[in-house]
Amino acid sequence: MTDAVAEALARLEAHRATFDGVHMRDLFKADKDRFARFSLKVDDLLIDYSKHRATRETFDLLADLARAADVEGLRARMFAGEPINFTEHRSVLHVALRNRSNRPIYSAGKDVMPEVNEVLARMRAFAEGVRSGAIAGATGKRITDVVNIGIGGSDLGPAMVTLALAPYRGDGPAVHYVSNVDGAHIHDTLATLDPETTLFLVASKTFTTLETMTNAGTARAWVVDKLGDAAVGSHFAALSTNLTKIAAFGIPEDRAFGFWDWVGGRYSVWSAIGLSVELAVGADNFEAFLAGGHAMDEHFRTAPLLENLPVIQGLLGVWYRNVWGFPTKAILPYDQHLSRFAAHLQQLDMESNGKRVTRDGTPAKTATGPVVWGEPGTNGQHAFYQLIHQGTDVIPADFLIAAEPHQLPHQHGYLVANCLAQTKALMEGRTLEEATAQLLAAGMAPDEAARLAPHKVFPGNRPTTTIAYAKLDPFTVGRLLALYEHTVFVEGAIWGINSFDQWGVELGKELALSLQPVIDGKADPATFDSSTAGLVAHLHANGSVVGYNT
Ligand SMILES: O=P(O)(O)OC[C@H]1O[C@H](O)[C@H](O)[C@@H](O)[C@@H]1O
Repeated sequence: MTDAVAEALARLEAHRATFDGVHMRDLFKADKDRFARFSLKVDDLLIDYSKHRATRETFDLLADLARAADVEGLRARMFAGEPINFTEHRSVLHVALRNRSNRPIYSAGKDVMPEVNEVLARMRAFAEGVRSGAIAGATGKRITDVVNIGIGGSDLGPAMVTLALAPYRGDGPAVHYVSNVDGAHIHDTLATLDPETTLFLVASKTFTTLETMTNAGTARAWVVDKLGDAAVGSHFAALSTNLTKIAAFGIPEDRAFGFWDWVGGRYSVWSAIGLSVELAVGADNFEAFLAGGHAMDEHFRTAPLLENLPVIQGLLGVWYRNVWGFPTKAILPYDQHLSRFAAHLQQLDMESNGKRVTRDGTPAKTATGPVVWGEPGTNGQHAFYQLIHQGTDVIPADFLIAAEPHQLPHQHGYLVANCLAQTKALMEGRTLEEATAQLLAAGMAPDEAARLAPHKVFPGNRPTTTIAYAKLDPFTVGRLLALYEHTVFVEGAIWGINSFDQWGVELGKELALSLQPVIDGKADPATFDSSTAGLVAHLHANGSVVGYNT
């Protein structure tokens, strides 16, 4: 951490003391224009960040922190294609994938846009061909189902976006997602499908990931068993940076859709990895999704710090994580089509900012990425909101809501009312006096009211951001996703970490490889710790398959 960042953080620490005894209720009472002052609108996208423990001075100090950390400098370096993912010597250019302006973007001195556009054009032709029936299965039947086989970024992003855009499917194929190496996942998916009408997308940046290659092998055997070897070419396509391995799998070149090492897995839905989305909703909708991402990129690239949606969001993230010490952050979309949004953001945020050393390799002196979690409202209200309202931890939360639904508009008012009621309640809370007065007004005896009232107290003062948009259309899904990507970028820049590698994931892969011979009964479990050895023995004794993997 540079001295300038440490000083800016120290000023924020000191500033926090000015909130002692100050409740958000007081902030609202003191300033009737608080909403106008602390909300930002870009077209129909509104971010209300008035329900925070923050004043104008807070934001000024946070902007100083952003300047001290040179967030704008790192942002410029990202857009310029510099290798800011320096542990892997890579540019970070998911913004190029959605660069609908086509302004040249360079990586290692080469404009990447011609290649990006070439793959996009091939994706369009393929997706539209499958959707129209012009590209059919080996027996000439129309493709009715697409199975995307991938994991991590090759699954979560496209699965989230396909669900978000479900109302845009039209007569496109049904798209399924298989990720887990647990055979149950592909087994249960295949059980509902007919090989003659099924297209598999093998989605893997590296084309080496154990889960994906295992499931792809199972799918291949299923197709070959029913339709013969020659059918593989008509029932598979591959999405990867590793074109050599695609060829070795037997997938023809015209069904290989490439991307580049400057696309991180968790940012890859904008690349060929998004082909399942494009098959589901058509090329125009997929490109509108890209355009939404691009619109947010342009906003992020050009808006001043305190008028910049991802910057505001990122600064609030740092404020709560570092200065208040809140360990988690909830994502609560009041939008059923965003059911998988939190799951995707979990990878985006936790894989990007779950880092313990800074860019110079020394241990981080501040906390870094929070735990990110969430479920759609109103479901969560009947599950975990109890803890958000009355638990001992404060959990800053983002609420997302559309003005206009796609379906059954008569139910939408309830959704909106619940969303707004929750953020209001979290902000205001309920005092002991209010709780007591309510109970007395309901006719309760004073001693009983006094006994019960403490349980009905809500501290309030719990921070929320509300993100409201006109409708969850492809453009908006693109804007929302890019908003969060850049928020994570801003936080990582302030923490001085590399948000673009993921060495932590490697450990699990290495350990699983070293354990495989033991699980397969080919090596002695005694060389492992007693817990691992004991568990292996128990599973073997209870029917775990020995010697299956040869
Ligand atoms: O796309 P693949 O190469 O198969 O990788 C799939 C996933 O693998 C690992 O878990 C990485 O940490 C993820 O970032 C990546 O998305």
